[in-house]
Amino acid sequence: MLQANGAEAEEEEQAEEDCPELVPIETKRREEEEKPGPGAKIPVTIISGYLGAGKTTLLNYILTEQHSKRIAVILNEFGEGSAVEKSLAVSQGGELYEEWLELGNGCLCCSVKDSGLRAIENLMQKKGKFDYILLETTGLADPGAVASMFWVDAELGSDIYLDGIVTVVDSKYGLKHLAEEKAGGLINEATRQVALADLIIINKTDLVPEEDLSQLRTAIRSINGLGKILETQRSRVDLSNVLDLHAFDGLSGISLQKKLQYVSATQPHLDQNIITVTFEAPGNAKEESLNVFIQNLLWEKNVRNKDGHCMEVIRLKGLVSIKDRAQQVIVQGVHELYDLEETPVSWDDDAQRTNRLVFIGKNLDKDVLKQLFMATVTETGKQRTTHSKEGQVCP
Ligand SMILES: Nc1nc2c(ncn2[C@@H]2O[C@H](COP(=O)(O)OP(=O)(O)OP(=O)(O)O)[C@@H](O)[C@H]2O)c(=O)[nH]1
Ligand SMILES: [Zn+2]
Repeated sequence: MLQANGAEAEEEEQAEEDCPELVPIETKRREEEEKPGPGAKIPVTIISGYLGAGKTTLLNYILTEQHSKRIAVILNEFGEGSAVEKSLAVSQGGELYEEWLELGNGCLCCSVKDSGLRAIENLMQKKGKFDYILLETTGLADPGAVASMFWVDAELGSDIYLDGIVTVVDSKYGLKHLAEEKAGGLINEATRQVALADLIIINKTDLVPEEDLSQLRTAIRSINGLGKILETQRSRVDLSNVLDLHAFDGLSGISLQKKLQYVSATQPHLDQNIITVTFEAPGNAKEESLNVFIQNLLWEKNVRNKDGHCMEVIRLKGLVSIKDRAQQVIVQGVHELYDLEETPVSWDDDAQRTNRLVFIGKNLDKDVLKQLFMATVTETGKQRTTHSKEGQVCP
């Protein structure tokens, strides 16, 4: 919780007064031309990446590049002291308007959620003055935790939607960060960030020879067989690769269908044992059974690989066929959260319906997953519906 004392409240008021007028005349005209409907949702792109990888450089680049968007930025940086100043800027056509928001100190693991939410709630009070949000997480953040808050907060969910997760990787230190071992065999931060990314930007390519770059590329691909990988200097990237990805909604159904056909299953690398697994399976799933399948993996975490190790899914994506539904359904999962959403794409009447699923995570075994999924779809296998965690949950 953020504790607002008198002084802070005053400062806030002051900041409010000092705040420059955010909507210049040209923008008003533009607003009148293409006013978004009252229910129009604002996309949020999460920019993650290890300390110093080039996240802020990417933000600044996006803000100064030519685009037709009014972008609001939330920086969620580590800082000194108990109250960290974080900036919020609204940019229009390359001009930068800035004001400062005081947020609770971001201990990432525990309070980033609150402070992040608070920042966005504050921002949403200025609704209508921007049409895109970029959120830079701190270098050690798990973007999954940040992504989750857009899903769990229904009120926020009616205003904004998660468009995509972009992870910036440092060419020089990326491999080292990815290989870092954590106590208790936990997945390190850099690997999580790569695993969850819809776009991975390998930045600072000026600092390393091609050979190193190629090693890093291989390591990244071994973790995430789904995300797009780009290489940059100073995070200069074509913005169409960063914005409006629709990586988490039904709109991505069409592109996902194509994309899933080219997803590469990957081999473990760097001992982190995080890989991408993908399979196809024919048939129609009962929605209930599909939920049980997903919940066993993401909630109960009681699905083991052949060596008896529990599977840990970080990211799940897929197109599935649900019984008696004409439309393809997209499955999206991040850590423990998931949802099923109908896409605008219909199944072919005559053709066999094929489910396609992609999992990114630890200790994954394609055969085991596919078997379990098939059992779900055909309902020949035993479904585990108990919620007993004893002796089954992985640490
Ligand atoms: N050589 C080189 N330096 C870069 C490049 N991109 C960014 N930098 C520098 O790397 C440093 C870190 O960049 P930032 O954009 O602040 O990185 P960040 O990920 O936001 O860092 P934190 O927020 O501290 O985690 C800055 O000094 C940048 O100028 C690049 O392509 N090549
Ligand atoms: Zn930064």
